[in-house]
Amino acid sequence: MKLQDVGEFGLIELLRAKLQPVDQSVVVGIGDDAAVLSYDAAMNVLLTTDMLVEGIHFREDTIDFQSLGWKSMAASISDIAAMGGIPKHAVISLAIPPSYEILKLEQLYEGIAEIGRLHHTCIIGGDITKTNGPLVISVTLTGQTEQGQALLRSGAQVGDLVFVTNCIGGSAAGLACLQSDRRTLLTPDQQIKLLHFHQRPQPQVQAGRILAGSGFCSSCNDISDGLASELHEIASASGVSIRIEESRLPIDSSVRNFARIDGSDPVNWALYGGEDYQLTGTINPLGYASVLTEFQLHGLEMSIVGRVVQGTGVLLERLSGETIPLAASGYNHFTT
Ligand SMILES: Nc1ncnc2c1ncn2[C@@H]1O[C@H](COP(=O)(O)OP(=O)(O)O)[C@@H](O)[C@H]1O
Ligand SMILES: Cc1ncc(C[n+]2csc(CCOP(=O)(O)OP(=O)(O)O)c2C)c(N)n1
Ligand SMILES: [Mg+2]
Ligand SMILES: [Mg+2]
Ligand SMILES: [Mg+2]
Repeated sequence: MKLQDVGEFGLIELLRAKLQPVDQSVVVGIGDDAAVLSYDAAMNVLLTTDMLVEGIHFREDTIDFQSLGWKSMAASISDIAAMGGIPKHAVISLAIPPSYEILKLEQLYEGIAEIGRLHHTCIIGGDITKTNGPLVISVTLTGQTEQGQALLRSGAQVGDLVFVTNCIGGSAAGLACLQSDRRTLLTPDQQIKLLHFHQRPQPQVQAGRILAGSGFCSSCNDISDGLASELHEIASASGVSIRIEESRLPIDSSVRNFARIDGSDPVNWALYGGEDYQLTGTINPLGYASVLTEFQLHGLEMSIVGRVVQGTGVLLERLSGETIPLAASGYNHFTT
């Protein structure tokens, strides 16, 4: 079956069939001119949008379509997590080359539904257009957080600790692994672990909720462009300087192992790779122990990688003890 046979409305029905029923917060979902939603008056509404473009964010040889659906939603859920929010309602727009196989789009929606189910996020509409260019996926997502509790980039204070959740550098390592002949030197389990980092990122909603609820998290950002770039955003929004230590960067042993095989620097992946969708930010030292305990109760990890100091910019203390300015580089659409 081709797109020409089912047409735009037939495709919408095929994709809709992959989604689960919505919850009672959706008064009107897919099928009218706009969705009608019901929000809690005690909460602030969050709104975020991100686009994924074939050739830029993915290629058919770097990701399968179900994982692509997962990752497209994960990127937006991660933005809500970085604000300390709960993801709620998504609209998904697709620009599709007319030759695209319907099966791939259905698999895309299976991945969207899979992560949506995990985070109780309802898909309530979208848009479809034909394009002469590559496949484009746009996800717009709402979320909610208690009034006044959203985590911002701008609150870091001198003396705060700088945290990173779980591990970083895995997505870049996974992409390098996919593109390297040397991946056969890894065990199948190690390969799967690295591919998972790249293809199935886990947005840190629970971590964001714990941080927002603690009252001690002074700033937060999700890691889409790389730790260096995200820390520069926090430093500049907060009017402070951040100092981190290379020895404290949480890098998984599978990432270090593949870096050795590949002749790459795992620290570069961690600092500049991006797409880890972990959280980084700052926390008042008084709240650190209690937040760490709550993280551990939920099977989450948090590393302290540095401190907020007076000044501007971001500094890196290398393993040698030398301290250097950390470049603001990372993934940048027009310079990468
Ligand atoms: N085309 C645009 N028009 C208006 N605002 C934009 C546009 N593109 C990005 N932004 C805004 O700029 C900020 C930084 O964007 P981005 O780096 O994509 O954030 P993130 O890494 O969290 O996805 C966000 O607040 C985003 O909403
Ligand atoms: C084929 C391929 N090449 C390169 C990358 C790496 N990559 C593409 S976009 C990107 C950064 C994240 O995307 P962006 O649109 O900047 O997300 P945002 O910061 O808006 O959340 C990275 C690391 C990839 N995922 N796939
Ligand atoms: Mg964005
Ligand atoms: Mg973000
Ligand atoms: Mg970006």
